[in-house]
Amino acid sequence: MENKTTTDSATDSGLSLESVRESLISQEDTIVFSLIERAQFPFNSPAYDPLSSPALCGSLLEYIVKETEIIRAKVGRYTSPEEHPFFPNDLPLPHAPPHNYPQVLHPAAAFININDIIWKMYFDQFLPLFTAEGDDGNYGSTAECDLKCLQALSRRIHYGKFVAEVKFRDAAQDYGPAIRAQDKDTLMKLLTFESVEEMVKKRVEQKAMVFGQEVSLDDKGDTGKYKVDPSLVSRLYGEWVMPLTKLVQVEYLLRRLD
Ligand SMILES: C=C(O[C@@H]1C=C(C(=O)O)C=C[C@H]1O)C(=O)O
Repeated sequence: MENKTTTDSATDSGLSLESVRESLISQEDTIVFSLIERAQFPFNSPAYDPLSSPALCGSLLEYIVKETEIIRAKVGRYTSPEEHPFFPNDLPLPHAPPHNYPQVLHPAAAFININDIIWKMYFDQFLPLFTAEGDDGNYGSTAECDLKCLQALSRRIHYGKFVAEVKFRDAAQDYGPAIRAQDKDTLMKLLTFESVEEMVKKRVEQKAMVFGQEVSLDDKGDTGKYKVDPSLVSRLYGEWVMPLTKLVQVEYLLRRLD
């Protein structure tokens, strides 16, 4: 049974694989600049230690993220299908009237949130790689930068829902049997475009070089120094961002015919 979402061609809704890929390219800039901002501070481990104050549960980082998400929930940020909270439980309802976003995705999309995976990836694996060891006491600014990185990564990775919807609409006859069989491996093969992934890795590495290069006023030109190691940005996409984007696509497609 076709689901409640219209199955018109992607172009009828103005959505196409080209347009969603253009959005992903644009989001690369946000991610690279957020990493550059975070890299200005050392790791600053006290920002992640449990706070001593009983009134503030968790770490300073968790406190800033939770309180920020409460305000954002009140103004309706999470009614957008592109935004996902890291602490979704107990968020207040929007005070503002909800914006009528076009219903592009299948309703099941609302139940896909992998921010717990993104959080662990970012803090346990990636953050120690691209920040210098040390403590400069700027814990609040550090946490604010982390939040910007988390939010940009979450938006990019969950954009996989829109990519999956377009791919399904463009080739329902190919995806349908694998969805009905709940065949994750076949879905992963169908939605993977390795040539595109290679271009993404090269482009984000280039952006990290251009956006993050250390500028020197002498005539030596490119200093060869960067605020964030460009090869690390490429690795971030290759090892985490793109695989997690594909995970979101598979999770979405598995529910697409519900
Ligand atoms: C996002 C897409 O799906 C997959 C994931 C990609 C990514 O995360 O950048 C790129 C190509 C595909 O393997 C796409 O086809 O554009």
